[in-house]
Amino acid sequence: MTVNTQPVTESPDDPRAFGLPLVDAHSLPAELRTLVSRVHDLVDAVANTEVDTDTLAETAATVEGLTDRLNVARRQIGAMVRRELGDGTTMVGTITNIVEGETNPAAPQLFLDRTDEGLRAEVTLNTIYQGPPGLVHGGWIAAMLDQAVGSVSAVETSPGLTANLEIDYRRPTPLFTPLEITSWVERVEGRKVFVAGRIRAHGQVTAEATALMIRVEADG
Ligand SMILES: CCCCCCCC(=O)SCCNC(=O)CCNC(=O)[C@H](O)C(C)(C)COP(=O)(O)OP(=O)(O)OC[C@H]1O[C@@H](n2cnc3c(N)ncnc32)[C@H](O)[C@@H]1OP(=O)(O)O
Repeated sequence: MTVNTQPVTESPDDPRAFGLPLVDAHSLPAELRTLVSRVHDLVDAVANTEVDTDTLAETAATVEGLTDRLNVARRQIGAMVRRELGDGTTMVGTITNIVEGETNPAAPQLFLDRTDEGLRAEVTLNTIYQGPPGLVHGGWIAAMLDQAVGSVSAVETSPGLTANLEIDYRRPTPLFTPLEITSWVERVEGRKVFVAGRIRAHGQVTAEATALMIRVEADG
């Protein structure tokens, strides 16, 4: 299934205008959030385990059974979640978004919140996101910055798609270290939103991004 980027109603900021289901983040059951967190830990455990083969085989069978149990009821692709930001405004994203999706155990759960300048998040990454030894994978750095600049464009103007993204990797970005991610809008020209973002570790910039977002709704 692909998602049509053309709105079908006059309310382009509401994903229901695109025929996509929408849930409020606060309505997600605590049990689901707990499951997501447990499976996130499971992925890390699997990636790093050195247990014996009997234990591996037994665990694989158990996990297969759990997967079958969950697959009896699946969400529609493109299902959206609306979350409230610190200043009372809301932000909408796909619920399985690989960077911040509430229901995605593979996501680092990057929770961006509003600042005077734009958006800001703090996240600490484990070895699931490893590229070079002890360091964050460059593609994940790009993914987090893409999310940060895309989200700031959405909350400050309206939702769009990344047309162009440039990353400068200034210093290695370490695992197991609090990372500060910030993003802001530089200027808007009709449907074109020029945005920028930055990752800092220990106060030092490790990566910077500039991007062009194209708003998906008709201007005006
Ligand atoms: C809350 C949400 C957070 C989301 C965070 C994550 C964001 C993402 O990762 S989005 C996924 C990755 N991006 C994509 O898949 C997008 C794929 N590309 C496309 O669909 C299209 O190229 C799209 C929609 C970006 C633009 O297409 P279209 O709407 O036809 O616009 P188009 O007429 O080509 O271009 C509009 C303007 O942008 C310019 N432009 C388009 N692409 C580029 C580019 N790569 N570089 C520079 N300028 C560009 C054009 O020159 C044009 O400028 P002007 O109006 O001055 O003539």
